[in-house]
Parts: sequence; C-alpha cells; structure tokens
Amino acid sequence: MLNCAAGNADIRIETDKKTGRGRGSSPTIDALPLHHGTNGDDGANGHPTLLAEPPHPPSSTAHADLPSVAALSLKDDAVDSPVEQELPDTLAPTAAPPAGAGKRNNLDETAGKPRGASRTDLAYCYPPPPFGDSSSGSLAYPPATPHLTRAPIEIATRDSSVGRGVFATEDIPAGQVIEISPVLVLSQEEYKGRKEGAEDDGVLKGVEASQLRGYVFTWGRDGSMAVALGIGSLFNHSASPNVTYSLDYSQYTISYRTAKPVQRGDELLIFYGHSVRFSHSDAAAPQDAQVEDVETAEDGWGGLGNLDSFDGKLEQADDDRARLAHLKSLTPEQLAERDEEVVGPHEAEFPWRKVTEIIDPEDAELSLMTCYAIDLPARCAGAVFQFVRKHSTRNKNELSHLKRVRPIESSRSSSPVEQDRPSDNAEESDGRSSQLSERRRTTRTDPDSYQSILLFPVTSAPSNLVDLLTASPVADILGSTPVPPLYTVEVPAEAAHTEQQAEEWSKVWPVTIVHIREGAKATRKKKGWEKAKLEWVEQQARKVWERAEEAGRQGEHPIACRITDSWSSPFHNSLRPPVSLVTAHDTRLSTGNVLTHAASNAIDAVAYLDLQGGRPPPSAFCPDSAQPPYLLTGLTVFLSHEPCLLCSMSLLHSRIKNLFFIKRAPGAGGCGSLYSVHEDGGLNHRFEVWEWKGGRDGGIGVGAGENLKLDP
Ligand SMILES: C[S@@+](CC[C@H](N)C(=O)[O-])C[C@H]1O[C@@H](n2cnc3c(N)ncnc32)[C@H](O)[C@@H]1O
Repeated sequence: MLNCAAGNADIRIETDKKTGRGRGSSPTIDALPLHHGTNGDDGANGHPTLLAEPPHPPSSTAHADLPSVAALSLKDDAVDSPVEQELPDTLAPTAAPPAGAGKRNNLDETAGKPRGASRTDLAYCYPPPPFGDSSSGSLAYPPATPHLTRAPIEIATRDSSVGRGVFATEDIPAGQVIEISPVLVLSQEEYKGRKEGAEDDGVLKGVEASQLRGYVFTWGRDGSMAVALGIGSLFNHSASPNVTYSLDYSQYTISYRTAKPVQRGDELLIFYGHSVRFSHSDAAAPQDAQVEDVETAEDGWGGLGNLDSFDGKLEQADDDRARLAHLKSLTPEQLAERDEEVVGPHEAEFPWRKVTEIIDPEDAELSLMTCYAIDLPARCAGAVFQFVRKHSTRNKNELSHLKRVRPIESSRSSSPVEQDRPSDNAEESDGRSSQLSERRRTTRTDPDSYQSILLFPVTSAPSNLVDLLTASPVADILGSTPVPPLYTVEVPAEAAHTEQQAEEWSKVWPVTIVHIREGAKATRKKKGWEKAKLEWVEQQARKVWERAEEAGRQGEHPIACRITDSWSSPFHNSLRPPVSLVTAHDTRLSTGNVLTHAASNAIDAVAYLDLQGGRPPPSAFCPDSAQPPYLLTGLTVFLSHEPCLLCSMSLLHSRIKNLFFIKRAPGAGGCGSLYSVHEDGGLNHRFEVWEWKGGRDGGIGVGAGENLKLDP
C-alpha cells in the first residue's frame, strides 16, 4: 500500500490482498479536493476519474504504515511528521485561467460525468486525438492543473504544441526527489492488443493505438510497458534534462530527482531516449513523426537505470554499421584469415595492459617452503607413506609437486630439528646422527640404504609428530634401531613448468614438472588476441564510456558498467561477437543511495533479468545448459572506471571471468590501485583485469569521466 496524507487531503493507494497489485483493485480515494480531467469520453479507458468530494480532516492513522517509498517522496523538506503537513501553495493554480475557465475540465460538475466537448471549444487541445481522428474529440487541459505534491512544482501549459509540463515554483537544489509515481504495468499483449505470437499485421491495436502510446515507457524485458501515474507522466522531454529518474521494480514506482539546480520558473525536463524526437520542438528531429514509437527507442525513456536491449544479434549502432558492412563484404577465407590474425600485447595496436602482480609461471623464480623430513632405510618407505596419509591434517596433498624421497647422497640444505622439532626427544638425536652418517655411505638399491623422506610441511604437521612416529609401524620395522631424528628442509613451493626450472629446483629437492597444456601453451606463447577480439573489446569499451558520459550529462556521476558474454575464440569471430546483457550507470545522485554504483546497478540488472527469465539463450559457453549460470559466472564486465573495493568484491562474488576498465581510480580502486581483489589468494575466485592504455583519439577516456576523483 502506498499511503500519503498531506494537509486536508488523504490519499491511500491500496493493493487488493487477493489479487496482489491487480488493476481490478481500484484505488481508495478518501478525499480529493480537486478534479482530474478524463479523456472526455466515459472515463472507462483506464484513466482514473477522480470526482470532487468535500475535504475532511487529516486521518491520524492514515500514515501509520507509510512505506519507505512514500516516506522518501515526502522526506526532502519534512520536519516532524511529513505526512501531516499542510499542502503547499503549489496546489493553487498559478497560471491565469484561459478564456472560458469554467469549462477547464470536461466534467459535468453537478453529475460528475464527462460532458461532450466539441473540438472548436478547445483552446488547449492536447494531446491530439490519436492518428489524426478528428471525429473522436479531444479534451482541453487547463493551462495550470492542480496536483498533490509537496515539491515546489506546478503543472502548466506554456507551449500548446508541447502540452502540459512540470515547472518549478521555487528554486530547487540538485539531487532533490520531486516525485515518486506509482506505475501501471501493461503486459506486451495488452499494450500491443494481440496475443503473444500472433502475426503483426502492421495495424496498431490495444494501448498502442491509444493516446497512452505517448506516455508509456519500457518496463520489463518481457515487452511489458508502464505508465507513470501522477505527475510522472507529465514531464516533457529534453536532450539536456534537469531531472533524472530511476525505476524501482520491486515497489513498482518511478522516482524523479533534480539532476542540477533548478531556478524558479524553469521547466522540469527528463530525457526520454536517444531515438525519441519531436517534430515540433527538437531542432535535430526528423520532421515525419510527433514521437517515434517509444518501443523502438533504445531503452524506453532514456534508460536511466534501465537495461540495454539485447537479442543475440549484432548491435547496429551507427558507427558499427560501416565496419559491419565491410566485414560482410569479405569472403569466408578473408574473414577467417582476419579473425585468426593475432595482435601481441607489445604491439602498438594492442591498447590494453593486464593489471596483475602474478608472474607468468614459466618465468617464476624458485620459491621455498619448509618441511619436516626424516632419513630412513628404503624398506621403511611404504610404512612412512601410510603414516603420512593417516596423519595428514589437509585433504589435499600439499607436497604433490615434490618427489617424496631423495637418495641420501644428494646434497641437501637441511637443518636438524633439535631446536624446532615438534616433540621433545632431542636427547636421542646425537646418537642417531652419527648412525646416519654411517648409513649414508650405503647404496639406494639396498633396502637398508637410507633415503631422505618428506613428511609434512611445517605449517600443517601434527603437533606431536615425533611421538606419533615413535608409536607407528615405522618404529616396528626399524626394530631395535631407534627412530632417527626429524629435521627441517627447504623445498620448492611450486611445481616446475620448464625443464630448466626442474633441473635447477631439483638441486634443492626433486621436483616434478607440470607441463603447461599444449593448447594453453600456444595461447600463452601467442600472448595476444585475435584482431576480431581486440576490435570487439574496444567497441564495448567505447560503448561503456559513452554511456558513462551520457550519465554525466544527465547529472549523474559519469560512470557506467556493461556486462557481456565473454569472448571465446572457438565460438566468436568478427561477425559473431559475444552478446551484451546490460549496461547501467551510476545512480548515486538520482537515488540518494550511495551504494548504487554502476557495477552494483549492472549486477542488479542481471539478477532482475534472471528473475524475469530474461537472460538470452545460453551462450556459447554453456550450450547445453537450460539454466542461466550462477550470477555472472563466465561473463565479461566493462567499466568506465576501476571498481571500488566494494564493487570489486561484488564482481568477485559474482564470479566474473574478466574485467576491462578504462580509467584507474588511484587510492580507491580495488583492482590494481588500492588493492588487487581479483588476485587475492585467500578469496575463492579470481578474474583477469585489463586496463585501457590506448590513446584518446577515439574518444575513449575523454570527457567528464576523465579526471574523476573517486572515493574508496
Ligand atoms: C509523457 S507526455 C508529457 C506530458 C504531455 N506534455 C501532456 O500534456 O500530457 C509525452 C508527450 O508530451 C509531448 N512532449 C514531450 N516532450 C516534448 C518536447 N520536447 N517537444 C514536443 N512535445 C513534447 C509529446 O507529445 C509526448 O507524446
């Protein structure tokens, strides 16, 4: 239930408990001092028809369970109990009434019924009847329309070709919530007026054929549309708006916030979308249509906090078209040759730098760990291995990269365990050492010949190791010979990856070689990307940067995040690049929520897609899987700026495959600057991070986001 009470008006919007938020559940309007115009027909077209009732005193309980959304809408200048405050002056119409003001709404005031209005009566005929049907009659809206809101705004008509708009009656600072409107969601079927899968005969039907068409915006990925109830539907469009908005899918609301300081008298304008043009006001607009069909707009009303479109096809942004046309003109052989061409990271054409502190294993230096070892006759080896297995405190064999035994003749750097042995039997050790020197002279093949055997890393050895060993079958095999002393030895901490490493490191302790798989090795050796991948990555980087700059122009922080499928060479090529899922931008300023960073919003958007079953068909990575993968598993993220620590952790938890960012966030970023979350060995996932090092020529990294100072 959304419940607002203001002054002498008490409006409550309730949800029918049985039908949920069903449209059958009509709003309960306890008292409304004002009229609201209808469309001039019979009020049965979906527009609420609110009739005049005598005002009555504010309800003392009306706001008892005021939900957060309503509270927020009233919070900005609230004192004690915001919902009990007087209605502001803005309720009074401030613009001069038009001639014939008595007829300014088309309700019969005695009967409360719509009365007919001839087109000739109507000085303010807006919006025009749908599709030029002059016989349908249209309604005249007053030049100033009363409304219920605490923000200092009025609804007025200053330009009859644009119709009503929302204007500031006082200066309003940036970042102020001026309206939260509940929305009415229309399914695709309702909107289009035809069943899913029914053939599109090109004739507009349903809501799309009504004047509501100029008021809807994209709501869900399933083709559903929404109408903002209340003032939300009265904001006009501008390419340089002063109001931003965000959709709240859980509350079914859309909230509006000033994106810049607004002066008294200014019109409050939002941005509907790149593809929306008005023939009569936008200079750049094509002259053919009043409004381009909003459904074809890139992302509804400007996509502030919205999702980008995806359909598995190549995106055909203007600047991509020429490239695409060129690619399509190539023969399959030319295309294959082009796709296989690899650009190495050191070539000038390679504009990315890997953000890593991890050294290529093939170049790794020897690193050491300390283990307990013991010298025993070869015949004890089997019993020692069993002993180690039995008392191992770890599931995984931490010494699997090492040979367990080393012939006693090998040189070794070891130190007797007398000082740091795990149990106290130091007295016996001197005698054993002398026995050992004697035995070292015998050969390895002899079951009585002595070998050095690794037991446990010092860090995970049982604390009473010596006692355990003395009580073990190893001691039985030795019979009257005392168990020799343990000692510590430094051994390689990792397996070798090359013959050279193995040879060198085995001088310390025999180490195994783990060869890097041939395929992987080839890729590593190439250490470059196919040209097609390089181009695709750059294109995504450009898109995310453009979105960030656009957000900046809308009064948000110029930061954006784009989530896509990941490039996989066997599946993708220049004509079949990965699919993009969502693009979102930072909405900290418009929502007042300091956690709505771009990455966070994008992750939310993917979760929302999953909830709606809206993720595209399983990608090349999981062709057999019917389910979308866990969170962002295997996906690639593009960010205009290095993510903060919190977002870096969110991306890590989401299991992304790799991240590309354009601008570093010195002292704030969690992927290379302040910390390298993506490589932290103590965390349960890692991902690759690449930073843009390309030039500024293509516009990537240029603009408001260029020198942005980011907080940690
Ligand atoms: C959401 S409504 C805005 C309120 C509308 N002016 C009214 O009086 O009901 C959208 C409609 O307003 C008009 N509109 C909005 N912005 C405009 C602009 N910049 N130039 C011309 N008409 C505009 C278009 O006719 C559009 O279909």
